[in-house]
Amino acid sequence: MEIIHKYFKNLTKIQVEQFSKLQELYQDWNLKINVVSRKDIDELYLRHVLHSLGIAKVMQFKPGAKVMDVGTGGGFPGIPLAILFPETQFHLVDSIGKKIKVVDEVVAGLGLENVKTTHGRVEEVKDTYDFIVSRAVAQMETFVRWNKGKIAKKQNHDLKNGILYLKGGDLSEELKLYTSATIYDLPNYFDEPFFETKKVVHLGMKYKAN
Ligand SMILES: C[S@@+](CC[C@H](N)C(=O)[O-])C[C@H]1O[C@@H](n2cnc3c(N)ncnc32)[C@H](O)[C@@H]1O
Repeated sequence: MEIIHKYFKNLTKIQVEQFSKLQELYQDWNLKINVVSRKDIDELYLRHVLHSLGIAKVMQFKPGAKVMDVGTGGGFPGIPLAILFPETQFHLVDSIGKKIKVVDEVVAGLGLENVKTTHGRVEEVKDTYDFIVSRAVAQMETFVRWNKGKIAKKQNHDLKNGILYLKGGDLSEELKLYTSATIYDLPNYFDEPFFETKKVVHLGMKYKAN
């Protein structure tokens, strides 16, 4: 938990309580339904919580903004972001029901009121969002295809509405079609070796009616 304080200094009492509770909630739920690997549970705050919050170093979501987390798994990056931005609406989607069950239990355990969840494939989601966040779900080309028609028309943030994707390694091949993508290196914000090759990719997407 100290690692969250190290990089996010102005947390409210409620946010501190919610972040602190994550360890216990994930430890308990992970015994029943495995959503986080054993090694990662011991380093939950570094590998999952702080990594998810890397998106917050690039983008401060505004109150009232709508954000979808595609392939949220056990709730990453959506749950840490929903704690940090309590006035932003988060929609967490995953095609595996037992993962959404864990997410629902964690959301209830934290008392988060700005999160809704859907058990289903993102291709079936009909709504529109200011931003779509994700980690470890699909190659960019597939991901862009899945999310066409899901970007809101009105721009309310400095960055263009679109995708904020946590990725790692060499992205030159994967992003070669996307010359407008911007890569933000997480070591510019976090000094732990875990972040050495990790990045947030922002890809603005055109509004397109479904
Ligand atoms: C490797 S896990 C990553 C989970 C989480 N984002 C994380 O980083 O911890 C990929 C997740 O994407 C989900 N997924 C894959 N394709 C999907 C789709 N088309 N719609 C919704 N969820 C999908 C899977 O069910 C799985 O839970």
